[in-house]
Amino acid sequence: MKAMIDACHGFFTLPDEEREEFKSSNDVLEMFNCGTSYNLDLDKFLKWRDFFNARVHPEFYALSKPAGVSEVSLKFSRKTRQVALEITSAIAESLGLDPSYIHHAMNTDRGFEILAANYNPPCPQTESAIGLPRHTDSGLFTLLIQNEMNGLQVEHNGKWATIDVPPNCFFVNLADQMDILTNGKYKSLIHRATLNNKATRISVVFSHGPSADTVIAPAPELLEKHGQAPKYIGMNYIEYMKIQLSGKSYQKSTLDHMRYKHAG
Ligand SMILES: O=C(O)CCC(=O)C(=O)O
Ligand SMILES: [Fe+2]
Repeated sequence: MKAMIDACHGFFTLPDEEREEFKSSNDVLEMFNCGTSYNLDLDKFLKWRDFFNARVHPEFYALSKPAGVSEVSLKFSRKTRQVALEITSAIAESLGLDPSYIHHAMNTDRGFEILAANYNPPCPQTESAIGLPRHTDSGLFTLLIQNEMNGLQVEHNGKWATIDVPPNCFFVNLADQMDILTNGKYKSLIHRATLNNKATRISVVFSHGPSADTVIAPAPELLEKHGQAPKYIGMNYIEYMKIQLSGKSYQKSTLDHMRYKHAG
């Protein structure tokens, strides 16, 4: 984990013109991208953040600078994927389903996985800027690690709670597709990243998702078992990510677009 954070630090401290090489369009299927904003076209207030992201599964892409970043990203992504697959089985079991249920339903053998990193230098005006505004993640869940600086906050009972993520630990953040699949039982977490004025914060996130072509809808087995009506319409994962990136759901959850009107 430390090697991954160090590699990210190396990337973010490269000269601007070297990082520019990895800049690409804001398209879901780009192999990688980097920049200084959350939604390049839609940002309305001061964001104090550099980022990069790379698709690491089913095909593996990585930044090629600085030296070693690609190897570290590959090792980190492989190992983190194993953890994600085990968590996926455990969630299925916790719902009374076969441990392989979610793997099959979400085609995780071809799961769409992204490795991303956020870099927030110390900020002189922490009240008027943000690392990342309020959002939910789009996959099944996200695994997050960080350097020694806290900054992640989750919305709980209408208030922001700061999350302490100790070194060498993953914070597991449930995301939209798990909410849809479980018909709201495993709720997608609303979160944001705040800034500090003392030291640089680096977070690395691994988004574990269904395959790009999977249509995700509430699991029929769960609806039947609990006698529930589906709360969400079904949608193909790539379409979902496009809505998320398009900014239609800016500062809101893309999930709201998927909710049946009758559903609570
Ligand atoms: O930096 C953080 O703690 C949050 C990052 C995050 O939410 C994201 O990249 O989606
Ligand atoms: Fe997030």
